[in-house]
Amino acid sequence: MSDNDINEVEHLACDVLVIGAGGAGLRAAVEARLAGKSVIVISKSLFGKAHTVMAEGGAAAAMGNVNANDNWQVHFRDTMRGGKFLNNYRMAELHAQEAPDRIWELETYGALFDRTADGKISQRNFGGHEYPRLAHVGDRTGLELIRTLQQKLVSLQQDDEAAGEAEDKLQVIDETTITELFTGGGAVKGAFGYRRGTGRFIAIAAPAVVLATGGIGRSFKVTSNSWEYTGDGHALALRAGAKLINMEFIQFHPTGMVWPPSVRGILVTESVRGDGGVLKNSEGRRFMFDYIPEVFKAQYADNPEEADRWYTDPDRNRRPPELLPRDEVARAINSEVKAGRGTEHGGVYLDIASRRDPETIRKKLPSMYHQFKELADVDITAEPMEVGPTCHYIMGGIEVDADTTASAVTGLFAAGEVSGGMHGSNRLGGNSLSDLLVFGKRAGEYAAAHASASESPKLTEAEIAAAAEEALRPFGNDGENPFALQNAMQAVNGRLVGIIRRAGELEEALTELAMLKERIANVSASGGRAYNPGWHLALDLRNMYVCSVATAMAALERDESRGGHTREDAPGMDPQWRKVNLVASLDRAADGTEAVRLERQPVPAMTPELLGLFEQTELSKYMTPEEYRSSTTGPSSEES
Ligand SMILES: Cc1cc2nc3c(=O)[nH]c(=O)nc-3n(C[C@H](O)[C@H](O)[C@H](O)COP(=O)(O)OP(=O)(O)OC[C@H]3O[C@@H](n4cnc5c(N)ncnc54)[C@H](O)[C@@H]3O)c2cc1C
Repeated sequence: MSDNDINEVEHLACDVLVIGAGGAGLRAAVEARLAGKSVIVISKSLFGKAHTVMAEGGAAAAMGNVNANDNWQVHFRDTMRGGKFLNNYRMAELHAQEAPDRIWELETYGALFDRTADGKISQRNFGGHEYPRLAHVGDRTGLELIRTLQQKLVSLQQDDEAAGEAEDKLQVIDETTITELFTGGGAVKGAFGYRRGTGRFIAIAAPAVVLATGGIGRSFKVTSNSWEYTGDGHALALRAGAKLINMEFIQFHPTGMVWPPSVRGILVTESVRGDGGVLKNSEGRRFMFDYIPEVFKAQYADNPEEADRWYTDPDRNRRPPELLPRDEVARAINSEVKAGRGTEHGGVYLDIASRRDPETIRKKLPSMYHQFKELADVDITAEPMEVGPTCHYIMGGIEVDADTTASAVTGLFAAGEVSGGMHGSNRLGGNSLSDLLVFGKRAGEYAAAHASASESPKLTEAEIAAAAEEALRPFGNDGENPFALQNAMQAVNGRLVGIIRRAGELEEALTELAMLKERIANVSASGGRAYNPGWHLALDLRNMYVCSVATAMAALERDESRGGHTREDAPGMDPQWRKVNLVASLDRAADGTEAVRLERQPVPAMTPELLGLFEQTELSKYMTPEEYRSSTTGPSSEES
C-alpha cells in the first residue's frame, strides 16, 4: 500500500467480528466459523502475541486424571470459595462442567499436554484447587494453547480453500487497534480502528461482535501484564452502552519478580509453589502458617510437617498454606514486608532450591529457570528467588449473560478476561485458561446464532468520519506527552488504589484522576501515523482512565474486604455486601464528556441444588442465615 492510501478508510464486512486474538478470541472465532459464519479476528499485537501465550501454570479442568475424586462439583466449590461466593454462580457452574471437554477438544486440535505415567493428561496442584487439576505443558501452557488454536484457524482456512470458497471466510488482521464500536438502535453494527504499521483506518461492519481484549494491568506500574492491556474492551463496551461489574476486584498475584528494577512485576508462576516451593521472610521463617484465615482453617495445614506430607499424600493431609488463594498470599507478603521482614529489594523469598533437586526444577519449571538466570542472574536450583505482589488480573469486567455471553448491547458479546462475574472477588490460578475456552466457545456459538438472525448492517460515512476525527484528535492537541500521563495515572493507581485500600486514599485517587481527565483529553501526539507508539498510547489513555475511575469508585463504595479488594478501614467480609454487585455504566453529556455512574445490583441467588454442595457451616461464613438456611445439609452423595 502506498502512503497515498493513508486517508482512504479500508472497508470490510463479516458476520462475526472478534476483537482480540488471545485464547478467548481464537476459540470464539473457531466456533463462529464452524457454525458457517464469515469471521474477522482483530489483534492489537502480532498474531500469536496475546496475553494467553504468557500463561505458564496451566488450565484448570476437573478431569480427575491424577486424583479420581475430582469432579465438576468440587471444582465449582473451589471456584466459589476462591471468589468468596460473589461469583456469578451460573458461570462458575458452566465453567466447571464444560472445562474438561474444552481441554480434551484441544487435544483433537493437536495440543500436546504433559502426561501422567499411565498416559493421561497430567494435572498439577495450584492454589485453592482441592485436587491436582491444571492441565499443563511444563510452564509454557499458554504457548501450546495459542499454537493449537492458531493451527486450528489455519486448518479451517485450508478447508475453505479446498471447498473453493471464493472469499476469505476467516481473516486474521493483526497489529490493528479498534478504537470505536459503531452502534444504532441499541445494537452493535461494527467497529473502527487503525493499522498500527501504517496508521491507515479500517471500518468493519458486522451484526455480531465478540470482545475478547483481555485486561487492564497497564494502569499499574508493577504488573505482569504486557503493553496491550489498557482496558480497551472494557471501555469500548461502556461507550457502546454495556455495563461493567465489580471493577474493584483486581488480582495482585503474590509472586512477581522484584529485582532488578527493569523486570519488576514479571510473573513467577504459582507452579513454583504447586511443585513444592515455600515462602520465607528475611528471618528464614516459613510465614504462611501465620496467615491462614478462619474460613480456610479446615483445609490448610497449620504445621510444616503436615504441609510437606501433603505433596505425596494429599488424601490424608491438609494443603500447605503457600497454596491458599492468591489474595490471601499477596496480603501476607505485603504484611511481612511492611513489618520489616522483607528482602533487600522489598519482597520475600520463594525457595524451591532447598526442596527439590536441580534436575526436577529444570524439568518442571524450565521457563522460570531461564527467566531468573537471564533476567536476574539467579540460579533457582541453588538459591531462593525474591518475589512480591504484582498486578495480574481483573476479576471485574463486562456484565454478560452466563449462558450466551451477551452484554446489554444487542449483538455485543464478551469472553475471557474482559468479561466479569465468573471469578467473583478473586480468580483461582488456572481458571482463566479454562474460562476463556468455555466462554470463548459459547461467545462464538451465540454470536454466530445472532448473526444468522440479523440483517447485515450498513455503516454511514458520517459515523466513520467522526470516529476518524476522534482518533486523530491527539495530533491537533497541544497538551502533554502520553507517556508522562500514563506514568501519572499508574502512580495514582499504585499509591492509592493498590493492594491495601483506605476510604480517604480512594477519595484522593478520584480527585487526582479527575484532575488527570482534562490533561488526558488534551494529550498530544506528534510525528506521522506509521508505527507511532506515542499516538497509540494517547488513544489508549482514555480507556485506562475510564477503567481506573470505575475501579476507584467501586473500591470506595464497597466498604468491606473481600478477595482482590482489601480495605484496611473495613476489614473482614460483610454478608450483606456479598449480595451486592457494583455495576458501572457511562453517562455521556451533549458535549461528549463522559462520567462513570455506579449502581448497586443484587447478586443472583444460587439454586438450592448448588447451595446443597456446601456444608451449612461453610455457607454461614459468607451468607446471611436466611440465605444459607434455604440449602440442604451438605455435599451430595454423587461425589466421593
Ligand atoms: C505471565 C502470566 C501468566 C499467566 N498464567 C496463567 C495460567 O497459568 N493459567 C491461567 O488460567 N491464567 C494465567 N494467566 C492469565 C491468563 O493468561 C489471561 O487472563 C488470559 O490469557 C486472558 O485471555 P484473553 O483471551 O481474555 O485475552 P488475551 O490473551 O489477553 O488477548 C487479548 C487480545 O486482545 C487484543 N486487543 C486488546 N485490545 C485491543 C484493541 N483495542 N483492538 C484490537 N485488539 C485488541 C490483544 O492484542 C490480544 O490479541 C497468566 C497471565 C500472565 C500475564
